[in-house]
Amino acid sequence: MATNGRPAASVDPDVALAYKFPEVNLRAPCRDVALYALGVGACGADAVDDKELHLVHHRDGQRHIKAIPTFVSLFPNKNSNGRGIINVPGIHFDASLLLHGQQYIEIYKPIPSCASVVNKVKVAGLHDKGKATILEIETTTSLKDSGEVLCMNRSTIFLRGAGGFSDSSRPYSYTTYPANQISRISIPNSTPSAVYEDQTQQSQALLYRLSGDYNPLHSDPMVAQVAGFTRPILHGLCTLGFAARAVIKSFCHGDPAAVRNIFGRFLLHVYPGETLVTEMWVDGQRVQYQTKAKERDRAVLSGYVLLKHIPSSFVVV
Ligand SMILES: CCC/C=C/C(=O)SCCNC(=O)CCNC(=O)[C@H](O)C(C)(C)COP(=O)([O-])OP(=O)([O-])OC[C@H]1O[C@@H](n2cnc3c(N)ncnc32)[C@H](O)[C@@H]1OP(=O)([O-])[O-]
Repeated sequence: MATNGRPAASVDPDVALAYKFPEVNLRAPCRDVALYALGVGACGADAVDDKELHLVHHRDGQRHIKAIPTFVSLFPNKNSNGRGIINVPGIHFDASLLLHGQQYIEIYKPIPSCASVVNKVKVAGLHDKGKATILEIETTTSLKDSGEVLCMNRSTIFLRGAGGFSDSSRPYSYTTYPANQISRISIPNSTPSAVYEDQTQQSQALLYRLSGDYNPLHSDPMVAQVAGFTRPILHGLCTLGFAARAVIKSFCHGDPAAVRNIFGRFLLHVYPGETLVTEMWVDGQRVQYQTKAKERDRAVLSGYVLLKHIPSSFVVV
């Protein structure tokens, strides 16, 4: 049944948690790696940027384009055989109200620029927040030939209007991972170790969607309005890619292989064309960051990137 013209939402946790996702095979050709890099702004300000050209172009002697680590965040797009990451029996919601809440990525092996991979998928979390349901989907991706585990993505989906399925005095909450694995980010009051500013293009979401997320929220003005926005908004994972690039340029001399884990919480939508300012603070091996939409002076994303090592010039002794 529909309410106010919107599809009715319902959540049955037992059905959702019992669901066994099919394994998904996918191929990621080299072209996808370069297209993704352009979609998250690589070389957007300088077509010969020496810290980024290797992300989109085979230089002399370089056999492969190097993948930005957040490239692996595309792998879950193919879950449910292309019917979307959030296609889970027992969870019915108004798709126009869905927002991406968080993304957590662990990278275990160097990311090949061309690969055949296999996704194993499970529900890693389900929470009743009253006004919303939060669904966490974990996708573990292995190389098809060797079976080696390459990476894990945990995607947190915020389903507005789909909460209230449990007793409000004891709201339902389920997770399969340790509570301390994703820590809340408290942004330091101190001066950032580095600040990186980047201009998104008006066409940024139209370019990014070619990497495989065709949700019309990011391209269709009518769909965006129904969802409560004045115009199409940027994919959360596109903003995360901009933040990851800021860290890699500022702390890794442009080497994307230096990244182990990435976490981001999407705090506010971004409109294509806005300027993203990423402030970064070194905390041990972690770089904490906060990205702001400069024109609105609002934080849109915060999180951290765990690096293999921090350049000595940034180590506090
Ligand atoms: C996946 C493929 C589709 C992709 C689509 C996109 O890219 S869309 C574009 C990209 N995405 C966007 O543009 C989304 C940008 N973000 C937003 O618009 C808002 O942050 C919001 C609507 C997600 C939540 O705002 P609000 O005012 O309604 O929330 P509140 O402060 O009242 O908290 C209620 C509860 O929820 C918790 N919680 C809160 N936030 C998050 C979160 N992000 N994440 C997880 N959890 C979150 C919070 O801790 C609290 O729980 P507690 O502590 O009580 O147990």
